[in-house]
Amino acid sequence: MPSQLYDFVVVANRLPVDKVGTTDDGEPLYETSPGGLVTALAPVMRSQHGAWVGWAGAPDEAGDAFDSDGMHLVPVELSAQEIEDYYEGMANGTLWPLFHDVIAAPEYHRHWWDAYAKVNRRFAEAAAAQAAEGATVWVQDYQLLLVPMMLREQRPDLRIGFFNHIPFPGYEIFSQLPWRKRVVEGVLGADLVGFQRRSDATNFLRACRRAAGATTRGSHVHVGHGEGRRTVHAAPFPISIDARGFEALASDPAVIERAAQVRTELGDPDAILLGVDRLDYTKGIRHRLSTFKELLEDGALGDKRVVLVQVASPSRERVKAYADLRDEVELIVGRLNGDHGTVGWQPVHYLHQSFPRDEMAALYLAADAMLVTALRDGMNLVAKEYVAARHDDDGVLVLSEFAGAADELHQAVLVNPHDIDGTKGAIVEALGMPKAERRRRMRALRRRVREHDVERWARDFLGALQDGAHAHDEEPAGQA
Ligand SMILES: O=P(O)(O)OC[C@H]1O[C@H](O[C@H]2O[C@H](CO)[C@@H](O)[C@H](O)[C@H]2O)[C@H](O)[C@@H](O)[C@@H]1O
Ligand SMILES: O=c1ccn([C@@H]2O[C@H](COP(=O)(O)OP(=O)(O)O)[C@@H](O)[C@H]2O)c(=O)[nH]1
Repeated sequence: MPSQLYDFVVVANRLPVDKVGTTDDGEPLYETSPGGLVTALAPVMRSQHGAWVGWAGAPDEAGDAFDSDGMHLVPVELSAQEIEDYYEGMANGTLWPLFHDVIAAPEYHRHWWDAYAKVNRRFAEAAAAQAAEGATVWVQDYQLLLVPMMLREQRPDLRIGFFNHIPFPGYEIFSQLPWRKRVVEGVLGADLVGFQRRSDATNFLRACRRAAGATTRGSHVHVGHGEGRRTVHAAPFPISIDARGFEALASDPAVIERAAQVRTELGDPDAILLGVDRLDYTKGIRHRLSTFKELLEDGALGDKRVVLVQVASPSRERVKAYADLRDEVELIVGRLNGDHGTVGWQPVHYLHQSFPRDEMAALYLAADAMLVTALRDGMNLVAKEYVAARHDDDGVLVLSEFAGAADELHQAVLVNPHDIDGTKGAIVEALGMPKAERRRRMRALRRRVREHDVERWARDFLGALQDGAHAHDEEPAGQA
């Protein structure tokens, strides 16, 4: 039994830090974990003084709870085999591609599912052990779809929220999942289920009717019978960033100076295009490179010297689709630079690395246009960070309509990344956009991100959870 119980507990697959080794003195060495979930939740957790239950990113790391950067962190142990079957297998070989519209083929393996259910139970037990009577527990993302119901069975006193960071697919796709009923029932253990986009919530409500035979009315799902009858609310709560914090970071003179230095180091090009993604097939990196290659070959950029800086941070490297993607991307980059570079000049600067936040801010400030061309993406916080960083009201965001951010960032140049000609046109438009137009759009984008920051996201979600999951708005009763 832990010495202290918490009124607020977050449960996520990852802790905000990964254990990457030990110092010479035998002290554990931590690094910030990758991805937008951690970026978004860390500031929320610092302000809530709760406990964060998650995996420390390495095999067989049990360890005691510890405090880091104002957060109380509770590690959940995963064996090497569990990482293979639960994280790399069921989470990232089945659910991730399935929920991202089968961009890669999902695999269905019963032993992956068994490991997933077993690990979800461990997370539920760890969270239950931290939660005080009547506490709020906020479960995060597709790795833990069964945790809400497992928690409710153990601790009916808790108020349980679930937030899905990735898209929820249409039923025609979701219904492929052999365990679709158990997944829907698992999520329905929550009182409130949050999604990035309205369409995700609508798809989930349909899955509740079709896979679990539940009745829905507007955004409410009725579950259980008799005294066990409950109502679950499913609604959009688009996630965001610490916009003011990011703007302050980008306003730091050292960051501004670094942005200028980046430009010089790149050979003072006429324009810098920037892509920042985990190296993931959902992010449309191959499509982006093909588009840029055609622009160079067509001469559509005129005599402008344009470079593309592509940060592709390492991700899920032991999953085959990710290892294959790396090979493909690196082949394309090598060919492109080979065909179009000159001595001392490379059109693509490819960085297979993870950068700290200040370097990210400097890159955003240096980029004339930010290319977010995901084929499917829950939100894409990079798009919001670019906007928040541009205190100079300059720069153009080229944004895929398939990223959740497109529902909010209307003044971006929106593209369908599958449409290579359309995306080429959008990049040419971005690079030729008059300054007044760039300024008008960026100011509107910045206002949106500042007013809808991560604090508001958490406040809206947790407020709705406390209010008994009342509806934001009502839709007509749904039919299966
Ligand atoms: O933990 P990993 O397997 O290394 O992956 C990193 C995270 O990737 C995904 O991020 C999502 O959440 C973001 C914030 O809501 C959102 O902007 C983005 O569109 C999503 O893809 C994943 O959902 C997280 O669970 C991972 O931690
Ligand atoms: O080298 C890098 C690459 C990315 N990021 C951060 O990783 C997050 C990516 O979140 P996003 O929602 O765009 O995508 P995800 O990786 O979660 O799918 C953003 O906060 C980026 O600033 C970073 O800190 N360093």
